[in-house]
Amino acid sequence: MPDSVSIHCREATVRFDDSIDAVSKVTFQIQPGRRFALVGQSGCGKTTLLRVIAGLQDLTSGTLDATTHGSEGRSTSRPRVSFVFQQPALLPWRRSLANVTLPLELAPHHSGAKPLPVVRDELARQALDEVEMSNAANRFPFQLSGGMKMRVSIARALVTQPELLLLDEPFASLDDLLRTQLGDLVTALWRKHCFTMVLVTHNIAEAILLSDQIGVMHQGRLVSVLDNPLNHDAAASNPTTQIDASSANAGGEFDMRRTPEFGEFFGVVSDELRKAATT
Ligand SMILES: Nc1ncnc2c1ncn2[C@@H]1O[C@H](COP(=O)(O)OP(=O)(O)OP(=O)(O)O)[C@@H](O)[C@H]1O
Repeated sequence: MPDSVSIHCREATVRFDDSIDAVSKVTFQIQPGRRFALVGQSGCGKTTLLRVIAGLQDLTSGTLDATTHGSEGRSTSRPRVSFVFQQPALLPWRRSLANVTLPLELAPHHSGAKPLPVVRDELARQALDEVEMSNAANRFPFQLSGGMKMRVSIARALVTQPELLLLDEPFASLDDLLRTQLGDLVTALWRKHCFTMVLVTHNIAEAILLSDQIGVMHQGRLVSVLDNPLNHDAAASNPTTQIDASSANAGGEFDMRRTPEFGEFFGVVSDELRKAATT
């Protein structure tokens, strides 16, 4: 089983310019290998909290511990973290393969030593294969569609074998079909690699499909954490075992969105967001 990370956040506060509490006394836990989605209105502090989890933003007060759980026991050294952003941010002068090798050139590989160029290329090819982009390894970003660029960006995140994957509105600029396809891809990668995942999104359906728990934020506070009944304890198992699949198979293929459970939980999250905005 690959290593993964638990997060324990206690009373975390980030104050900017001595005035705004972008994150205010936030407390939550994420178990190893679980997926946590953060939803809430624009400006409520989601990205700031994600940056805290990534170790890119210091806390004004409170604590955040990331603990790696692996075959060699528990470790509190900083976990391997990868980010996927809304913009794929590929270097235009590099082909896909060279964009994916970039993190391996900049940081030591998890084994401790920086891999040789031939090893870097091989790891990047494997990552591109995992996102079904092997055929585009030699193309430049301008030769790729938006969805393809995002796949390369995901491959670049995967290549360092992250224990913690952070996604900030990754598919917000893509159309619905692409969103669905890439959401399914991220789910498949999570099942395979068992990394812990934190997703920031404005899209409730995406939060439900890609999480085990949903944290609702408002004005810097985490106002509630909802267990996702559709995905809870679903790690490495088929979602059809979690809920009644009969109503979701109309088109022949299982689609969680067609289940009554999905509609019901969508309503619960929407109500929670509405409640938060009016209190
Ligand atoms: N570096 C900064 N300096 C000062 N204020 C900041 C800084 N970064 C964020 N803020 C403020 O903190 C608050 C939370 O911002 P944040 O980007 O975390 O919200 P968000 O929920 O991710 O918003 P969106 O959904 O629009 O991306 C906002 O009021 C923002 O203006």
